[in-house]
Amino acid sequence: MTPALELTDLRKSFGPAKIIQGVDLSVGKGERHAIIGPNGAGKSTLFNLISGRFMPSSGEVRLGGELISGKKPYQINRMGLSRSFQVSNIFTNMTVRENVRCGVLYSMGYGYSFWRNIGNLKEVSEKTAHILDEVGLLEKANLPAALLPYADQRTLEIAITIAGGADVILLDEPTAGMSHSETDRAVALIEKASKGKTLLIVEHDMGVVFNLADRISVLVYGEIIATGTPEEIRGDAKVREAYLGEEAEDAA
Ligand SMILES: Nc1ncnc2c1ncn2[C@@H]1O[C@H](COP(=O)(O)OP(=O)(O)OP(=O)(O)O)[C@@H](O)[C@H]1O
Repeated sequence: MTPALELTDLRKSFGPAKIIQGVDLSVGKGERHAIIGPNGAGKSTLFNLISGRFMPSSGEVRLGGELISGKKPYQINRMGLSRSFQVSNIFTNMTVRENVRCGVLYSMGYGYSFWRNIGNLKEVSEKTAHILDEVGLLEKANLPAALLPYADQRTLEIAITIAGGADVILLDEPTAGMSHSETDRAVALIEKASKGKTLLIVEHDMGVVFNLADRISVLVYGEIIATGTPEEIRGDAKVREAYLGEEAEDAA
């Protein structure tokens, strides 16, 4: 079967610094795959290469078999890959509902056409309400996004990513800065919202990673040193030596 996402000998250098050094990765349709690794390993750079923000120095990225490396982020988005925005990129002067509606409109091919009388489009309103309900933000739908507590802003960010309707979703540290209970809620939301979709997630919280992921890849100095199930990764001597150590014990 064609993988949902496939990286082949992907490389990225900034000047003389080789940051991504020949990454091969195949993520199956419907798989939840986590990328872990120490600070500075190149995880964000990898996401930037996949989502089109950075051009690879060499190598290929394929989405559902189609070559996407070299394309612009919006083109890649249109082809079915959505990446979570940073919190600072949500529209803070709009309401929570309007933020999600933007994602829904975009997925339906309207683009960001704010001048339309979009409130009247029944299908848009229904989809928006469904997503708000799914992520538990329906009661706060009419609040300006700026007034949401931090964890809710992160949740909104995930909701917008999902609202885009993409089949492949990249989440960059979705639980960063959250408390234990907020993290638990976020994991439940991600599990629910990513059903039937392919998920690639960068996350530092090993509890989240070992709970959520079907498979894990470990990135160290721009190279994947191991890929496997949570069990395989937990038991991998190379991984323990290079990175996990006691964190894996804690998450067990
Ligand atoms: N645009 C850039 N120009 C030069 N160097 C860069 C650029 N972007 C990233 N780097 C370097 O690439 C290396 C990897 O950074 P990256 O942010 O991808 O790591 P990371 O694994 O996501 O780290 P963290 O876990 O701390 O977020 C770092 O040494 C960083 O300084």
